[in-house]
Amino acid sequence: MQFEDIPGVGPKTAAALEELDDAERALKDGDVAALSRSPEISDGRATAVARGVIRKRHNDDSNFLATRRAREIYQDVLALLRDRAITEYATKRLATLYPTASSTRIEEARAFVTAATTTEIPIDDTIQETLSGVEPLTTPTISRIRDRCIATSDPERYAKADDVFPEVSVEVVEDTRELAELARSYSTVIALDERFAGIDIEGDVQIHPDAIDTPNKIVPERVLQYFATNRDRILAAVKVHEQTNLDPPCSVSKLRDVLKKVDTDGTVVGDAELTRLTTAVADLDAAVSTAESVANDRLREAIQQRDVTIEGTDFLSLVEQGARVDSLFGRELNDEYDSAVAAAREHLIEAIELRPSEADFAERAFPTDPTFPVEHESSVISRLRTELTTARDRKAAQRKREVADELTTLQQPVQKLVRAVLELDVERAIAKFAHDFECTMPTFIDDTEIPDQTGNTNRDTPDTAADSPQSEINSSSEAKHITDSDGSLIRGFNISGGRSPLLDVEFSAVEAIDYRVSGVTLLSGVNSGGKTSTLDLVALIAILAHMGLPVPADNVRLERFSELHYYAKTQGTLDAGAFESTLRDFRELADGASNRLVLVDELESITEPGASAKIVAGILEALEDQSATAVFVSHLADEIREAADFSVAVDGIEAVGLEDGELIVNRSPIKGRLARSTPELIVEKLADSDGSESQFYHRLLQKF
Ligand SMILES: Nc1ncnc2c1ncn2[C@@H]1O[C@H](COP(=O)(O)OP(=O)(O)OP(=O)(O)O)[C@@H](O)[C@H]1O
Repeated sequence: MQFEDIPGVGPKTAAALEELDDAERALKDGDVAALSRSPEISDGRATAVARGVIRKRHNDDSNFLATRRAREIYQDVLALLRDRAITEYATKRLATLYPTASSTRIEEARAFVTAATTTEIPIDDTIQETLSGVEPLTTPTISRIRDRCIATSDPERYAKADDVFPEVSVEVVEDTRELAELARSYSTVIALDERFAGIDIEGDVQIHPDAIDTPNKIVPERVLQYFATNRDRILAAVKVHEQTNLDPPCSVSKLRDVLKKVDTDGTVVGDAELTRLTTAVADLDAAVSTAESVANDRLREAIQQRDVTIEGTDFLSLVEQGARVDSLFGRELNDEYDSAVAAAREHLIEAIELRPSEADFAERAFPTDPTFPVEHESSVISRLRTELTTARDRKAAQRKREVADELTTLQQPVQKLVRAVLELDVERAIAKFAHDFECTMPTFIDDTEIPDQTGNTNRDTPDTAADSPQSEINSSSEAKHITDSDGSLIRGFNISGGRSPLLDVEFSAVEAIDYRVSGVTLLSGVNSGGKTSTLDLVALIAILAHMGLPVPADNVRLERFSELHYYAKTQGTLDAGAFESTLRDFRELADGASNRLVLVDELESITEPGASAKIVAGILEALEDQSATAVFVSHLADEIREAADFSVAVDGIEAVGLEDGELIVNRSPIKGRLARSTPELIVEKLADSDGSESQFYHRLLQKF
């Protein structure tokens, strides 16, 4: 893959990707965690790169989130999803889901999401703890290996080997003599050239022409260390597989058995012979010293129990010729000496479990000629130590290779196994989101159903807007976009039972909203009735739907929008400069992409009411001309309609009454209804009272 072909990837990021071990795989899988392992690539950058790959795959150059408020809602969506992820991997990976206008990308994401929400993934706490122990597998750095070197006479092979084996010394040798020299300095020399095969050199020289392709055979420490370092995460992933009935890519019991053979530091354990040799080397000095004590204790006891009669001649030779007492001791206690030394040898053999082939060292470990105290033959013990150490190292190397071979065959399946669990966490987060907010999959209006700017569709469906049963449809703007005989819209959105998880109340207390908009609409309503919350809900649903995700509603049907423009309410009147730049923003709306969704909250607050009504009317006209879907929240609906050159639809969030000074609100906007304001409701309530002053309130009511 040419990394620089990915949208948004420049030479610097491309170079950083080149350095990664499995960049292609990570890019393909959207594995942000693996991409951000490069010190040059931040989490945010990695997410952008992963999205770039998806965009490239779908030829997607859309810019769905066109305004700051739209991007904020998207961040809120991501936060809701991420809150439901357990692993850091899933947290990062979820950010690769983005809203888009590309139908193929939406379909791809929907297929993934459908699989996630229909598979039986436990979303309760049962696998939460185990999942938290799963992380992407890491490749540990191996410290320098000094007992081996790699040799070749070919400079090209040298360069390759030097690259593949950073932890081993790689040497160029001209001839057999230089190879022999290396064999004297290293325990093992791995020669890469066939030409050295069959040459008689002292030492361990192995010919491996394919060493570069089988690095784990030359440096088994790599795979051993890999499994040692990743053991806990692998075992946690295995447990998740078992708890969720995932199909593991390798035998789980075999994996567990092999893992038992590697210690946490990468050493091979669990081999009886290797354990014997390792213990024998470690305990040799102690065993020899105890064996000496065994012999000396016996002899001392024998001497103490013995009455020795010295004959005159012996005594004379001791006195006259300076003969040593040893000779006398040897003659007198020969048998006792033999049995004491035999006990010492036996102790040595037993203590360090010497094999019959090694027992000869024990035989020679103590002098055969009687002497007291008995002392071991240090040269023999030293040779025994060398022998045991060599055998131990050879056995360790052999076991390393054997276990490494077993682990090498498991390396790829284990990577798959762990990745499957990490992906499961991504799916689980989505499934949990869908469950927690009682989501359903939205339906997109088929592209062929969407009319062109004159209102004609590609379908052969009669325009029934005129006699639509939806009596509340009061505007030409909306009617133009509705052609289905059942009154269902073919532009815009239709939300039934939508509940926003972004509200400042518990989700269980959120009142469901039905709202349908096609064309350009004003949304009026009482103070705190939920107008802003409704816009937030529409934006949230549009974003989720265009991410391919389920939405928090009973039923949603919507157009595949090209962009979402959501403008939040401005805080107070703008100064001239800010006002001018806001107008420029809205001018861009006048000739942007078609079929956009535009949501605007109380634009009138940017300037004085009279002027803003005219400005809003002008913007609505431009949007109407483009067949955009737009909802403008406003308290100036009447003034705006008056200023507009077409019949603008008005919806209203109404208060159904006042209770203890609190408004009772019907949160679902009513189509074709200009909602009464809060003051109007209060005046109406006062006018209804029986008192004499009600006349005054009646007069006031006339003014509304
Ligand atoms: N669907 C709902 N279910 C439950 N509570 C809601 C719902 N919609 C809004 N609310 C509550 O009403 C409060 C006010 O909502 P919101 O700010 O959207 O009203 P508004 O009409 O935009 O107000 P204003 O006229 O001040 O702009 C919210 O903070 C929330 O507590």
